[in-house]
Amino acid sequence: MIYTVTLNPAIDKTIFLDSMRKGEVNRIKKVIKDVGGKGINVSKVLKVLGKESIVLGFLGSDNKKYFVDFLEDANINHDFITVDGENRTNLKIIELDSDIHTDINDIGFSVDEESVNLLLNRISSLDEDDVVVLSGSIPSGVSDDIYRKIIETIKHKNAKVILDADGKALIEGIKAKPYMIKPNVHELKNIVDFDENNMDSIVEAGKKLVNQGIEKVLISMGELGSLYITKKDVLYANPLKLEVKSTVGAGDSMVAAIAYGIEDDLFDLEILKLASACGACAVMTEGSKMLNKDIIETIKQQININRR
Ligand SMILES: Nc1ncnc2c1ncn2[C@@H]1O[C@H](COP(=O)(O)OP(=O)(O)O)[C@@H](O)[C@H]1O
Ligand SMILES: O=P(O)(O)OC[C@H]1O[C@](O)(COP(=O)(O)O)[C@@H](O)[C@@H]1O
Repeated sequence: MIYTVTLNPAIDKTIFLDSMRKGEVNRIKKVIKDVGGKGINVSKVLKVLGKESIVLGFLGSDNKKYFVDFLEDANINHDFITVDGENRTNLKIIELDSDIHTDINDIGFSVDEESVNLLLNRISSLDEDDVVVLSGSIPSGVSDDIYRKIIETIKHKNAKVILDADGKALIEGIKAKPYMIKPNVHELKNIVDFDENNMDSIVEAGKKLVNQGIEKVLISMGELGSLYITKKDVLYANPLKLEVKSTVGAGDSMVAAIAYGIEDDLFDLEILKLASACGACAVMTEGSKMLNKDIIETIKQQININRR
């Protein structure tokens, strides 16, 4: 089974305006709202790909129904620990005149120690060979090394953990050597030093992490495509020229494809192709709405992978 863990779910509120004028009243032209948060997005894409998963994590009690109704309508399994407070709303601002996209992510609720222990217990009961996706920010009250603790708890069970985090959560998390990580270039900067304008330097950064014991590193580089680095191979997925509707959820969609590929024992090249197609499909989709499987299949045929 694939488990996704979302410690800090979010409603993604995408607002469209002509341009953002600081210090003035701005009028919104259009708003869309989606159920989001990194792990939840991964489970949404897995559903589209035809794979079952179970969403774990914390869910704030105040607006819990909005999330539960969405997940149940979409037939996505969930088993959250309910905590006091409200699930956050993250603002995604799209300025139509300049096509600038800005994300403002809220802090979210605070979690008590008892709830953290309940979650750790829930995760420690996972079965051998499960695939576990740990992704997104850590709410207040939860220590920065939570991902490290979770990985240490389940690693001996042969569970394969994919970690997609930023800042201290990533720095701490990689100490437990997850099976795979999916940093973007900005996130990678937190853990290795490299020249982001030089592809060879980015490859070397990925290799350094593989040499430290992380088996696979997928580095997403936005409009520049992505690099998949393992002990045996360095693969580069060329980007496609796309109409960018929203980059929200592009990384999560790649992570979903990776989890799918790991569970189905796909070759790395196939995983990277599917991940790139899912990332591209997310970019062509408004907000973090459900993707379309036929579009993913069509895009997959256009993805070009080179060995480096
Ligand atoms: N502007 C873009 N044009 C084409 N493809 C894109 C663009 N932005 C993202 N992608 C695709 O989505 C993938 C993930 O995007 P990225 O922004 O790197 O991830 P994250 O959401 O984690 O920051 C990229 O590797 C690429 O395949
Ligand atoms: O937990 P964080 O790091 O604040 O990120 C949460 C945000 O990330 C998203 O999951 C999108 O992530 P990606 O664009 O990296 O795929 C949004 O749905 C959500 O608002």
